[in-house]
Amino acid sequence: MVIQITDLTKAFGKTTVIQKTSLSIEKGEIFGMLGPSGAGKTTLVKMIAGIEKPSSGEMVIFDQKMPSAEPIQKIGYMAQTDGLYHDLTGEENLSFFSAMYHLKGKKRQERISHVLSLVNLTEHKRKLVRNYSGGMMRRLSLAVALLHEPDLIVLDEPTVGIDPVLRQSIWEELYKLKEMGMTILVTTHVMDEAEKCDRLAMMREGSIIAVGSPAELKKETETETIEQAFLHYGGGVQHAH
Ligand SMILES: Nc1ncnc2c1ncn2[C@@H]1O[C@H](COP(=O)(O)OP(=O)(O)OP(=O)(O)O)[C@@H](O)[C@H]1O
Repeated sequence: MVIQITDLTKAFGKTTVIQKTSLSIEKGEIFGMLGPSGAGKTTLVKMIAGIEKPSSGEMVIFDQKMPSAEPIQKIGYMAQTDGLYHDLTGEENLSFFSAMYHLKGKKRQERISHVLSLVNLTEHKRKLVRNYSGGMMRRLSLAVALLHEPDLIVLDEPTVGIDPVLRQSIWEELYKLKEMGMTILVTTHVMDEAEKCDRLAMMREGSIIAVGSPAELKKETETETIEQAFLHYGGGVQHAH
């Protein structure tokens, strides 16, 4: 098991945004967190990525009880808003973040070339990021999250605001990473993306209301689409933009 969460809660002041939540995620899964805006997806994945501290409950990642420094080094996190430097080139951004991960010399060069090719940005590496398209910026953010060879990658709405063709290319990257043995946790409120996950947690108002493969969730609710299944469980709906 890569992630094991038991009775986790999160409150900001008096408002509880994650109700007692338990969840297990296995190695090599593409696990999706689906839910309407404000359901708590970002808060939950931020706790897993070690960015937000739980209010109560237990979290074990790579067999280590959190908080702990060791599992954090095995996690790559891609936030909703990118942390890229727009006045630097793609390659310079990767160099900057490599230094943060303490990657040096030949290893640094190798990792930068590898992640650039993984996200198909090699031929654009010398362009300033401010001249990148939205999709290229998302792909560069993904490359940054992959630099230090994480075993778990946490992606918060990696394809938001991206056209269907580029969305498809990001999903192809994710499948490649899964093949390489990586565990992938991804948030989305786009139904057709949810279909692409091995398993899904449907979230609503700070709670997980159902967990299963897309096929299981549809079978259980006797529905034909994830959107209908979500409605069946009492979730809200948002359409792809
Ligand atoms: N730092 C914070 N302080 C106070 N409330 C917060 C904070 N961060 C998030 N919240 C609240 O927690 C709830 C869940 O927010 P969260 O961002 O986790 O939802 P989400 O499902 O990721 O939504 P979206 O799809 O819009 O990203 C919201 O009501 C939000 O206002």
